[in-house]
Amino acid sequence: MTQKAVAQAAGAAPARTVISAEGLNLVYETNDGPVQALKDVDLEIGKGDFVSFIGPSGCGKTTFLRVMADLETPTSGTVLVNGVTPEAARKARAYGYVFQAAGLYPWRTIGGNIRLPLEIMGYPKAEQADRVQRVLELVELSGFEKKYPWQLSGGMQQRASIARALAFDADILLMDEPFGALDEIVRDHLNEQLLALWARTEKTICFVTHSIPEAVYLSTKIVVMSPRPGRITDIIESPLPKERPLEIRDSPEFLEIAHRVREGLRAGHAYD
Ligand SMILES: Nc1ncnc2c1ncn2[C@@H]1O[C@H](COP(=O)(O)OP(=O)(O)OP(=O)(O)O)[C@@H](O)[C@H]1O
Repeated sequence: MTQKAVAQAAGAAPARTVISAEGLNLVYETNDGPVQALKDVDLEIGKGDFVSFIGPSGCGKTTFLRVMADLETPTSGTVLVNGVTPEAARKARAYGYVFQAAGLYPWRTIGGNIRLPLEIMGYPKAEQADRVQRVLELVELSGFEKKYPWQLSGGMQQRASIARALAFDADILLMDEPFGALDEIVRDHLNEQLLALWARTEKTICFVTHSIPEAVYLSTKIVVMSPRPGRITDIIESPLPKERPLEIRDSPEFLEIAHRVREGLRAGHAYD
């Protein structure tokens, strides 16, 4: 019985599928020959899921996110985002994308950075201002609109870049290791804030990370990947409640999931 059929048999309402990948392969042609970045990837992501992708460097996490965002074209297989191709989803502004580095323009204020994509899209001035205020509030940066990126800490800059991705109010947020460069205390705080934002907005989030605790703390679903070729080795549905204080990381349930993720990573690791 498939996972979906089990959920239905148990009487649970099936979540609407927001992203689905079937038989996805992506091969990069390089000077050293072909590199299979994704092999036979099948995945379903439901509305409101928080999905983490975890795996060693080179296992295709970023590539998968880029395929969803229509920044890479798969060699074979299908991907649907909101039921349409990634290209159609991109044109419909179905997602916001947060990169590894905050990537804010230093010559623009925080407000100016968040407003930029709205300006390009031709939103009326008043609506631009409204949206900037709203997303600044969501990431707890109200009052920092007129500051320049260099006047903010690394964590605040990353929050500003999340705000920029939220400005379109897309239902899907694609986040490529957004907190990787931050120290652990700041990261903990941002993890808490991101969970609160997710709970408030009910967005579907795809989140790339190298950190097992981060993946387990944040996710409803953890996708474990392994490299050469990049493939999914385990998909873990988290039994943790939606409400998650940081202390949950000491609970037996949390440690059990972390253990399963670690086992999955170990099984897929070549140690070369
Ligand atoms: N544009 C490209 N051209 C050629 N090869 C690429 C390209 N982008 C990625 N690759 C290769 O594809 C594989 C998957 O890369 P990808 O960046 O998706 O992995 P990742 O899991 O996100 O890694 P990391 O954790 O280091 O960010 C790697 O072997 C990488 O070298």
